[in-house]
Amino acid sequence: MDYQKIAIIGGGNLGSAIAQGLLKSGFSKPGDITITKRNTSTLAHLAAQGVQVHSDNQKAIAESEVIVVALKPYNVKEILSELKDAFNPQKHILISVVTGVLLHELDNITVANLPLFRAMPNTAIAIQESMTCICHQYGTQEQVAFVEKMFNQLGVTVSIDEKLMDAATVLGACGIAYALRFIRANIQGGIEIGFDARTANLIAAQTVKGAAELLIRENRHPEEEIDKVTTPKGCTIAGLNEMEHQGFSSSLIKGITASYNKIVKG
Ligand SMILES: NC(=O)C1=CN([C@@H]2O[C@H](COP(=O)(O)OP(=O)(O)OC[C@H]3O[C@@H](n4cnc5c(N)ncnc54)[C@H](O)[C@@H]3O)[C@@H](O)[C@H]2O)C=CC1
Ligand SMILES: O=C(O)[C@@H]1CCC=N1
Repeated sequence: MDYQKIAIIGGGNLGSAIAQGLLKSGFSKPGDITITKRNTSTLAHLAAQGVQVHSDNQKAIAESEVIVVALKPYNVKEILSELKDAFNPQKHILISVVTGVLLHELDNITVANLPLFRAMPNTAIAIQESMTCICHQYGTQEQVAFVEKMFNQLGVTVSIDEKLMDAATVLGACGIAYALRFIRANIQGGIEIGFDARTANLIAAQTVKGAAELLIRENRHPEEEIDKVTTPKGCTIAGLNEMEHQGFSSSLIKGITASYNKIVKG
């Protein structure tokens, strides 16, 4: 089966980031990607690269094999129900990146036996650095391999049970925002102790990147690396302990559970 042509239904933040990642990685040629949006003016940069940009979802699905649904959770059911007849289970695979909409719900609003995937990437997909969690229903081995290959071009993937998809949304997708807020706080502190904003930004971002790479490349636990930095009676432990007295880890854990509860309880 040929999975060359990719339609992205919903060209917002995530949809357009996926298109950019597919182009940057060389996984797709511009002419093989279609991206739809009601008002296409924000997608001019993709159209300029040769991506097909328009508002006709029926046409986008008819001309593609892989359908990536990047719509908001509150209108995905209505929009997909209207497109139900456009799907062909022998031709299409559908990949939903929509938060909180279950495989069986997608099954109910599309056609029977349509291979269905849920993928939870993050916005770093635009630069091929996403963490993407994937689960599926009715996918053949070949289709699963294709979806993993596609997202592996765009970062790192892990297959999970669907019951962990909400947790994946919080840790992986919301996690980009948590990490950026952490970096922003470092920049604010860095300016207070003497750096200009641009230099503080570089130092804070590269330092977080280095810390993450120590865990990813060396497969280490964070505390093992923290021990190497904390000189007895030194400045690191003084700062870390003050952060903990102010509720640093606790506030992050509470924030993560608040995000999770927002998805599961509304
Ligand atoms: N932004 C993020 O970091 C992440 C978002 N998600 C999920 O991805 C989905 C999209 O999120 P965002 O891109 O942030 O939202 P967004 O609001 O930026 O994108 C949704 C897009 O769909 C378009 N749209 C609405 N009706 C349409 C129609 N009938 N046909 C075609 N396009 C239509 C809207 O104009 C909008 O541009 C959501 O379900 C979100 O939960 C998942 C992981 C990360
Ligand atoms: O904030 C949200 O609801 C979406 C889901 C994950 C990232 N953005």
